[in-house]
Amino acid sequence: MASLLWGGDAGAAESERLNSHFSNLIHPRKNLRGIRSTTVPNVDGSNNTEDDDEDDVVDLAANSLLNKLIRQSLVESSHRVEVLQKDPSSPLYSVKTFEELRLKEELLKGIYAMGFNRPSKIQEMALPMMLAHPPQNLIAQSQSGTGKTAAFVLAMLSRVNTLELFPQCLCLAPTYELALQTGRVVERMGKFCVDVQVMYAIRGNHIPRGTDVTKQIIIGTPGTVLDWCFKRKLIDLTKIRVFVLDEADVMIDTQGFSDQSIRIQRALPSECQMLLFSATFEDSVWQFAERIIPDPNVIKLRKEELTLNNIRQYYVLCENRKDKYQALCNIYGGITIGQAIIFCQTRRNAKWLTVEMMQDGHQVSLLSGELTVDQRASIIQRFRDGKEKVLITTNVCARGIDVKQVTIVVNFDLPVNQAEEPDYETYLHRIGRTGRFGKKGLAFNMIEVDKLPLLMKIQDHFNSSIKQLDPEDMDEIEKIEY
Ligand SMILES: Nc1ncnc2c1ncn2[C@@H]1O[C@H](COP(=O)(O)OP(=O)(O)OP(=O)(O)O)[C@@H](O)[C@H]1O
Repeated sequence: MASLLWGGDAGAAESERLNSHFSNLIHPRKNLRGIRSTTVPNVDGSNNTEDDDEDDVVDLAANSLLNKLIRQSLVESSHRVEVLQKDPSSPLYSVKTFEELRLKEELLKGIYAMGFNRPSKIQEMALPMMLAHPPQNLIAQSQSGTGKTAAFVLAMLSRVNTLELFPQCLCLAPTYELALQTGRVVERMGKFCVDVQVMYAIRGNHIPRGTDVTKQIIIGTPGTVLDWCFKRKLIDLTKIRVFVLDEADVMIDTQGFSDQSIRIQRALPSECQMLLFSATFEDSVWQFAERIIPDPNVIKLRKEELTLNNIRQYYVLCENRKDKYQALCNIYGGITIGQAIIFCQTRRNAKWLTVEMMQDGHQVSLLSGELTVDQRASIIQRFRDGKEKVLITTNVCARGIDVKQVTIVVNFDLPVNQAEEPDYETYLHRIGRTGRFGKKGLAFNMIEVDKLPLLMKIQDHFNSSIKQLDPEDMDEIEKIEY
């Protein structure tokens, strides 16, 4: 019964296919910083990376890129945009249509060709400020997917003087891949602005010294931009009209980038428009923003709060990993399931569980930090398309990735921090839904007896009840409906 619900009676051939699919997914991740991936032999003969016993590190830049790759539409918010004006006495404009912005015809055409009908919530307030004369500086914070990139790309495209063939707009991004994503938006939105060109100041883009850079928009990472400006003299910063610092929260997370960005900013002319964007706004981001953006207007759009209100939570007491797996099978056998995400704390556990389930003929996929961002995006896409019913993952998937159709979340391991205390925030991110969009959901926690106090702490922390479930009591399990 369990295998039926989990994705069908996979025969030997199917099992082989899945196993080979699985082994294709396990290889050292490339392109991403911060992760060691030396292969070491395992006691059971399989290969694990050195990191297998460690928690998967959440890489902000990789997560941000992943979000961009899998995003399907604008993220809505029910909150009002908060605005803090540099000059509170000046009138505050907001626009409900793109026409009101009096954009160049070809730019408007580009926006409509992208399928945008009207400005997003943050764009309503940000665009009039960004396009004002004289130019105004802006610090804007809103969660990923709310339209910040589209807004500053529009500002850059509208300020380019196509008769002048030198860099006029400079955008700093934290990684090569994120710079390329922004460049794609410039290319799409500027499709009809035939005289505007974009160039990437990123590692590996070798431009001979003395080359005359004629492109008007430069997008790059701080280190390479610094090199192009000061060492190689390819960009004259005194001619820059718009300076954009994108993903400030990711930027300050990378060593050296804050200082490099500030060095670049200090060489810009005083009349240059300076814009900074961030998805989150901790004190450290704010301090950096204030150092780098003089006299800013500030726009903030609060994030929808996650809540556990719509989620029924259960726990199952288990003795060990095998026991947890058996309990999981019983639960799956007993209830009708849409799609499920199973969280493990370490890669080793996630791999083990994936292999167990595959050997039992279940159709599952594994998402963990050793995969490249492209691979992760394609796994999430397959899961969204319903090609797999179960996604097994580590903390890499806990945040930011919104898979709406998931009805069941299983904590195969409880999230804990390095002090072995409950990681409340991660628990909330794994299980919670936004109150406004949240459908009902079910969450199961597989708990080894010695971890029970941690679960009780979680229960107290959120002041929500987590009921015990007997995995042998099929009647009780079958009564769980959602
Ligand atoms: N006014 C709009 N109408 C419809 N879609 C929009 C609009 N503005 C942006 N989008 C689309 O919404 C998605 C999110 O926009 P955008 O990338 O600009 O958000 P963001 O806040 O910069 O997020 P991130 O930093 O993660 O890229 C994109 O697919 C973009 O094409």
